[in-house]
Amino acid sequence: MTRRTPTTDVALIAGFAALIAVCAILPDIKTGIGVPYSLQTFGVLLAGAVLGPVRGFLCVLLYLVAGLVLPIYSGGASGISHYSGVTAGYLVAFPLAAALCGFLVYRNRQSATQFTLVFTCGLLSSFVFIHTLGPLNLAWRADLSIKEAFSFDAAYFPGDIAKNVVMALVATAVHRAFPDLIGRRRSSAEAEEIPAELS
Ligand SMILES: O=C(O)CCCC[C@@H]1SC[C@@H]2NC(=O)N[C@@H]21
Repeated sequence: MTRRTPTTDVALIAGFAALIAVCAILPDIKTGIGVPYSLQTFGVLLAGAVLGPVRGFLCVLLYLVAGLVLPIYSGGASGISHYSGVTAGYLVAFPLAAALCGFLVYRNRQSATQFTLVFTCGLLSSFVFIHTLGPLNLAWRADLSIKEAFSFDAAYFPGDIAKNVVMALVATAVHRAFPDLIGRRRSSAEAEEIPAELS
């Protein structure tokens, strides 16, 4: 049995914020308009799905705040000036998407080991926040029409869906291995596999 303490919460929040930073600074693919293909959405939605709405939101907020001084935005960028750029809408959307994803997964905690549930929660959160605020800001900053910005943003759908598949695979594996993280009761099959006192 793993007991939840403020220390474990802080460690998880910091650990996942670091994971998002790694996803951001791994070589990204530049595009003409300045919004790169990046792995950040994987880390952001994973933080929400694994940590839940509050810790997920705080984790992504910590990442964004750390990026004001550390080069951990996409492509190794940093600083407040990044928020007047073409990717600012995506950054602002990240903590909201993590919170929504976490809210939906934690609300259905007994099914948190099911791929379809976590995948759907991730995709929904991504489309509600990331693929709305992202292109809206893009239209503003790159002087595009709303229609142009949304069609430009659609180029990221295949990659983001693929990252969401991996996110759901990882999150369900984590919830299977650590049911206490989300406060999930073990199914009878799981309980037979691993006696609770050994887990
Ligand atoms: O400047 C940043 O650090 C944010 C980059 C945001 C990139 C967005 S996230 C959604 C979409 N999918 C991608 O792979 N890239 C864009």
